[in-house]
Amino acid sequence: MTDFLASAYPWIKALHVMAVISWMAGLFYLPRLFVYHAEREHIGQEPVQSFVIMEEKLLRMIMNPAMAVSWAAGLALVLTPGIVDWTMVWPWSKAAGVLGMSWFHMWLAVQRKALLAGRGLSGRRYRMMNELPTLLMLVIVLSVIVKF
Ligand code: HEM
Repeated sequence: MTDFLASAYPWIKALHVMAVISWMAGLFYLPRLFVYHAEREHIGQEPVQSFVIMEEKLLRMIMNPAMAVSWAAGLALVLTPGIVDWTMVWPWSKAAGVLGMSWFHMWLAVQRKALLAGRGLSGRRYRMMNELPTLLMLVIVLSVIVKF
């Protein structure tokens, strides 16, 4: 198994980066949709239904599978011999960033349902939360590239 992981390393890493790009695209875009959705809802404009469909498709068809593949390929990289040195700081800061990113994904899923039920937050709150994935991305990418 470890032999297979070692020989497949560049392919698994390529899959990981592709999945992460798709996941991040959704993590950046879905809260923007929530901002516009929440602001339209307050003025009672009609096109809210299109937001509902876009939000559901983005979460179910892109973000959920992309998160699953990011995790599966990421864990395969963790198990690859010689890749992660747990005595260093970077694997821990990366893990913290990734757990934060996964929490944010779950929070977005809960907010999608809240908006659907008319219990969503204000556009301003969604705008503020939109900064979180940017900060987490900074921590994750610096961890995995600089490897402090
Ligand atoms: C979902 C859970 C995740 C796990 C378990 C995980 C784990 C890993 C591991 C072990 C590596 C290999 C490091 C190496 O080859 O030296 C890696 C590479 C990488 N990860 Fe993740 N990762 C996860 C999520 C993410 C996320 C969310 C991002 C981006 C925001 C990300 C960005 C990257 C990048 C850019 C690389 C390639 C770095 C290089 O060139 O070596 N990962 N990941």
